[in-house]
Amino acid sequence: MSTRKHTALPKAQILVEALPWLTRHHGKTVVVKFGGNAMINEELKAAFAQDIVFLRHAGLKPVVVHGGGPQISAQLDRQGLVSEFKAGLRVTTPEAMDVVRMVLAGQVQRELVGLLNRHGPLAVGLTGEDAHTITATKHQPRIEGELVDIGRVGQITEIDTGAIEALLANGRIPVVSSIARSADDDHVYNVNADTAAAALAAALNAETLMVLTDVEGLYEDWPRSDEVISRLTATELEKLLPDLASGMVPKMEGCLHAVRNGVTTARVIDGRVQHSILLEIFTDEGIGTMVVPDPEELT
Ligand SMILES: Nc1ncnc2c1ncn2[C@@H]1O[C@H](COP(=O)(O)OP(=O)(O)O)[C@@H](O)[C@H]1O
Ligand SMILES: CC(=O)N[C@@H](CCC(=O)OP(=O)(O)O)C(=O)O
Repeated sequence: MSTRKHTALPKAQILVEALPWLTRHHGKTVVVKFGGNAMINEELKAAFAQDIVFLRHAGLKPVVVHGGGPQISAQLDRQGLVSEFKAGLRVTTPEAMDVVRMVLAGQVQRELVGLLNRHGPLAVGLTGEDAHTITATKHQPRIEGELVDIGRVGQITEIDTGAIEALLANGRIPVVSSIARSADDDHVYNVNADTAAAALAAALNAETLMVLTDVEGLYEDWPRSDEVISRLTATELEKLLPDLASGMVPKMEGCLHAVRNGVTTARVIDGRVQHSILLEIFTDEGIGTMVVPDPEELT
């Protein structure tokens, strides 16, 4: 009996330590972006689902936005279609758009919904097309000053949070694929999942945007060093943006957009670490990079 008591004590301590965080985050919306590169094995995906369900049962309102870049590339390859990125975005022909939609909405989203729903009837999948959640126009980035055509890639113009808010009010966990519709409903657009997550976090007035990826956070002098920047303000981040490389650009631009539009913290964390979401939300030991608004934006 005494041994049993003794071994159970640390568990109780862990729960009690989480109490201030449980109080702080109760009722708050957290948008979590799960990237294709962090979905590397079954254990990690299952642990991700456990963390999200835990947040929901702890009284938070998690919204999942997922990527699937590597999965899309693999499918394009299988179908003999070329996979090319310009300005960090996939050049998306109409044929490639069919593949993007099939992989994101038909495979990756279904898998995440399935994993979450092992814990109860919680997750509901949707894409930005549903209930006009994400509307976009054609995005034409500039490369060396020239506008380039990268096909069906969307730039978000409007977010309608109605469907997501109704699901949250109903106790569900929305799982959103980063596909948008055009305002005239004539076609669909491929949107980078980091960008979609950040836009949703801002529109939902989320407390936190959490971006899971396959590195520890934002490295200070990548690829020369792997020193993680643990905390930076919006202005500090803005100064770093021009020097950032490919994959980090939409993540950090997204974090900046989020904290400049009402989100209290935007974090980039290592999705390869099991239960990284719980570590980040319920403990002192923030494990990745945290972006906060400038001090004057808080007043
Ligand atoms: N400053 C930086 N710090 C960390 N990673 C960086 C940085 N600049 C570029 N990267 C690259 O960005 C990648 C993450 O982006 P990406 O491959 O798009 O991931 P995801 O699929 O999770 O969205 C990292 O694996 C790394 O190679
Ligand atoms: C326009 C654009 O590049 N869209 C991305 C959408 C998926 C995504 O962003 O997935 P990750 O988060 O896993 O990178 C793509 O086609 O790969």
